[in-house]
Amino acid sequence: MGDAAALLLRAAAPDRAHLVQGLFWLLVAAGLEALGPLIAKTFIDTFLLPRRADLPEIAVLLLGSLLAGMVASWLRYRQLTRLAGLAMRSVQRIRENVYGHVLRLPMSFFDRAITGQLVSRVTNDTEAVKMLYVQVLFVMLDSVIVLAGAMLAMMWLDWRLMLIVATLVPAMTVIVALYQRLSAPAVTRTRELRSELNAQVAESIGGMGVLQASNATERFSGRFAAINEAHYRSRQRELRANAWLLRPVLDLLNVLLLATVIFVFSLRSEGGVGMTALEVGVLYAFISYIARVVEPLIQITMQFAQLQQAMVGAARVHALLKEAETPVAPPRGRVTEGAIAIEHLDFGYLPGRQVLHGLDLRIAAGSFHGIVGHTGSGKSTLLSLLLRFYPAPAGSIRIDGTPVDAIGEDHFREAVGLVPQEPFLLAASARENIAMGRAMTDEQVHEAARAAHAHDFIMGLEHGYDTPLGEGGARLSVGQKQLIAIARALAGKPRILFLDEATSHIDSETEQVVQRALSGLRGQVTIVAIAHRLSTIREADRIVVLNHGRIAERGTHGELMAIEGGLYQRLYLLQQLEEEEEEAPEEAPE
Ligand SMILES: Nc1ncnc2c1ncn2[C@@H]1O[C@H](COP(=O)(O)OP(=O)(O)OP(=O)(O)O)[C@@H](O)[C@H]1O
Repeated sequence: MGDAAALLLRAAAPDRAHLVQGLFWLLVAAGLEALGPLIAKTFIDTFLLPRRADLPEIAVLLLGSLLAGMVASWLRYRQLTRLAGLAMRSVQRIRENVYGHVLRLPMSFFDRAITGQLVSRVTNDTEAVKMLYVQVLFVMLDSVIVLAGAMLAMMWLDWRLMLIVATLVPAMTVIVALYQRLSAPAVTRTRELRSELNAQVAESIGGMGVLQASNATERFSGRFAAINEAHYRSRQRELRANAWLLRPVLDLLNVLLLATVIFVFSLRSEGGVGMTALEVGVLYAFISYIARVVEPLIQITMQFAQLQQAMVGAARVHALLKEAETPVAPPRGRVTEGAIAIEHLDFGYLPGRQVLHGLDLRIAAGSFHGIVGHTGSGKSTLLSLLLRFYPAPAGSIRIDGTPVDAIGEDHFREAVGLVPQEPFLLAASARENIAMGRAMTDEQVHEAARAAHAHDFIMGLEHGYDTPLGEGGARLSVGQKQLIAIARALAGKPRILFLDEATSHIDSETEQVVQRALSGLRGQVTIVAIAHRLSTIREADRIVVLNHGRIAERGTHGELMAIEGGLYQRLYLLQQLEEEEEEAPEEAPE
């Protein structure tokens, strides 16, 4: 609750002055509205019962009542729409904050995060916060103000009777507390289940090919239906608490209260003092005020159901916002040449489970280094550290003499390019996919595409660089996607280019294109390529062989092949054998 309130207050802070103004005018409106029954009471007591027909005075009274009502309605309408506008602006800020925050979270967060659930937080949960603002808080606020106005007017008329009516407030508090206790677990569970639904949809769409190929669609439908059913049941539980507790109980209280007030009046008249003219007016005013008190109370309690949901949503958003962002390095050093020095690098993702053990490696500026090794030997981990996706121990990685964590973020990302294993393409044109939002001329985009040997095939597409590539680049072959990813990395004119198994999914012909592209960059850009396919890095200046997180061998292809029984030699021969088998399956013995 406190967290959610803090989140809302922070988001509303820039509009504080407007909010205070809005509240002031709402108070004025409530005051004017509270005048209605008072005017009616004056009319009954002064003119109706004594049968005084003072027309000008009556006209003034009626006109005053009409005017007060109209001004109050106008003020309320104006202020509520204005406050709703401010509320939506606050939610807009929250959503932008959450998205921006997610973009700055360290990669270790995404090891744990589930995409669909995360999307649910950025969209559904912030939507719930909007509900909190727009519907709940303002309806509640308005109701509280109207309630306070009516209470004050009643106190002025007859404070003892007012106290009877005021018993409604603690009664309502008890009901709401009971409701909260009963429904809170269901509300939290509903939101969790909703985010699970999102997660499953996102996951299934992402892996549709595998899902259909492994004939898992039925099973997935079944799983989805089970979560959906649980969601329905959880919602039912919420609604039941709502249906039983809120409105009916309050309606009952309303009737009881009216009966009590009328009973007290009858007691007074039976007590010898006949019901005076004054009391009839007061009775009328009280009956109107009771209706005015009950309605906001009903509104407030009804809103509690929504409030509950919104608070849970806000707490989830708040928890996400509390995740620590990647620390931003003070921009001290710069990448100038692109020389990398790794010294005594130890690293593990989890305490007590070391993945890299005391690596020492110098990569000269402009050189081409290949990194190979068995699955799980730590290649991707090394790359993640070089890319600052995870923090390396202080001083263990330096670029051009500067510790890697001391280089300013923007400069670092400009100077370092990455071609990932799975090319990530946007549902946009080839040009947009290469430029990635950077301000680039056509010539710069073409130049990068030429360097990546992607220009020719892009020109062959229907609309050249303007051809939409479909979601995830669905209209391209894997090799073509990879060439676009290389062009994108080169377009930033990096000093260092990292390739993470960029050739493992492409055919030999495209691989040769990639090899030519890499050769063309020799001497200009430092290249570090993890390669499963050894032919990609055959021409590298140096190949580093990792084994269980340690450097086992290093040297050129020729040098490593010369180590009899060496790890590289064995990997290479094994791969050659596999390739030969793949090329000649028909020669298999019958
Ligand atoms: N995000 C992570 N959290 C925890 N442990 C991890 C994480 N990523 C990798 N590991 C562990 O670190 C070790 C090295 O993994 P890494 O991915 O670096 O190997 P790799 O040589 O790149 O393997 P591959 O060729 O299969 O990609 C493995 O034991 C792996 O289980």
